[in-house]
Amino acid sequence: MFAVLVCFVFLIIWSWMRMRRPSMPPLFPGALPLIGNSHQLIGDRIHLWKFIQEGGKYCQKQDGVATLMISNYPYYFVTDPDDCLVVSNASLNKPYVYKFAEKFLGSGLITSDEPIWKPHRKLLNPTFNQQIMNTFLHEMNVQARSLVSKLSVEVDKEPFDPRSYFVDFTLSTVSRTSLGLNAEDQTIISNEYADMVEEIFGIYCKRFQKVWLHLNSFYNFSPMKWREEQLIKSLRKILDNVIRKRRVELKKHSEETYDLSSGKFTPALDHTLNMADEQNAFSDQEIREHIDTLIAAAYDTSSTTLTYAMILLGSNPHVQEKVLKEIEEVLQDKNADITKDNLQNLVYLDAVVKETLRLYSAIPFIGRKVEFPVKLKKYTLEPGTTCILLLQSIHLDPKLWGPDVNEFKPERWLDPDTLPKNPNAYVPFGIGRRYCIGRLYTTYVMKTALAHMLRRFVISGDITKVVTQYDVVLKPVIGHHISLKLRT
Ligand code: HEM
Repeated sequence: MFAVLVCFVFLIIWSWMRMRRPSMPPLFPGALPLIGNSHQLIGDRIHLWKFIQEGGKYCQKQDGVATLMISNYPYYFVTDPDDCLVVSNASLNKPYVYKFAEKFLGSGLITSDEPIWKPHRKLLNPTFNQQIMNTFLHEMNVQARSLVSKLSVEVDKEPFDPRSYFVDFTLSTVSRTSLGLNAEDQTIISNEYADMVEEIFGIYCKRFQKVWLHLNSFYNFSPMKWREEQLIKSLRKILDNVIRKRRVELKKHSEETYDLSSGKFTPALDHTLNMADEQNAFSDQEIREHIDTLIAAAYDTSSTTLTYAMILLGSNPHVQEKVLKEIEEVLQDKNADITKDNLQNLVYLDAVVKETLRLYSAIPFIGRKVEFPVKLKKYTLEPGTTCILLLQSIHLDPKLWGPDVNEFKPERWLDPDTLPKNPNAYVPFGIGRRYCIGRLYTTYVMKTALAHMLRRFVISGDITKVVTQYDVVLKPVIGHHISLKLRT
């Protein structure tokens, strides 16, 4: 008994000293021997987000780097933008927590390691270039018109939560442009698919918060694992059918040609299938994992950002009127489709989207696996650890953005003198070489949808009532967020 007690005391002292090594960045307050800060993660997803935000503020006070201990394992939190760039390019691989999603997303771009990621990213990059986006624009207009028509039932009603409308809109747009589903089939990737993806990400968040479940030996016997497998099975069934059907169709018809005026385009899935056939570039499983990744990464982030943008516009009538004035000047014809030139000329609308993403970054932080010593301005990160780059905290740093950092001010984007000089101060699409492949796609989708909605509706909302929670994507808690009136 005495020997056990001595061992325990020794373990506590060892753990206490390990957490306070002088070479380590400052430790988050509240860390306890053996468990570190793990206990502070427990709670709902609103709590988790508040905790991470507090972590970001603490980190900023400590010259941009701090340590959070999960048990005896260090997580470095980084908010210094230059240090974030160094880490993200020095450590291209993702930490073990991303591997929670490995069974679902596998070799998709988000979860894969460098040997697979590098050649696959190179192959997929052209699928998201400007020329391809221009061919999608006709379809984006079609889907945005359908969104406006669906939203019309909410006119003059009580405030409502618009997110499900935006989920439906982004899924339809992605189904058409990425999968090539026709109008009858586009509901295959429906809200049911989205609900399953949301549930599965919920499982990954819960697993992150309950640190004993980080170990496969505990997780594999939990009901969460059983549910994850059920969901993956159902999701696979949906996408395998889509891919099989598209393969057959592709064999029947030769590839569509790009044609801006008629709205003809080649969906991302066709590009991938063609590369698989012609260059043997992807296996069937890899194709599914890439498409699953693209859908999951696209719809949740874009629909959530649209939700925030609408609430922010509803809370700032002067901004809303200014955007509308710009839309009317640029488009002139009230019913015209939005063209690629229009998108370029809608600079204030662009500023609204940028400012929304600054204040509400859909992906508020990203992770990297530290595999060898990474030298930052003040510290060297130890290999065998995880680094969290707090993108949202960079956007809310008054040292970079000034005293009005928390205000929604699209005007700041119109004058370069009112923006931070550091190019890494604005990174909603990630930082370094693994930045978001869908950046241009989502900008096209969101600007097109907002322009259509603003032409038709007057929006009211109150951003001060919005509570946010971390669900891999930073989401507003379900509630009644905006109301609509028809524009006369
Ligand atoms: C508002 C919308 C979006 C935001 C805020 C966003 C944000 C991000 C961020 C921060 C990353 C970096 C992740 C990391 O380094 O761990 C990322 C990566 C990625 N995003 Fe997005 N994204 C958005 C929309 C989209 C869309 C529409 C697509 C697909 C069409 C997409 C596909 C991807 C993919 C595949 C990656 C992994 C890239 C790689 O590692 O090579 N995203 N995104």
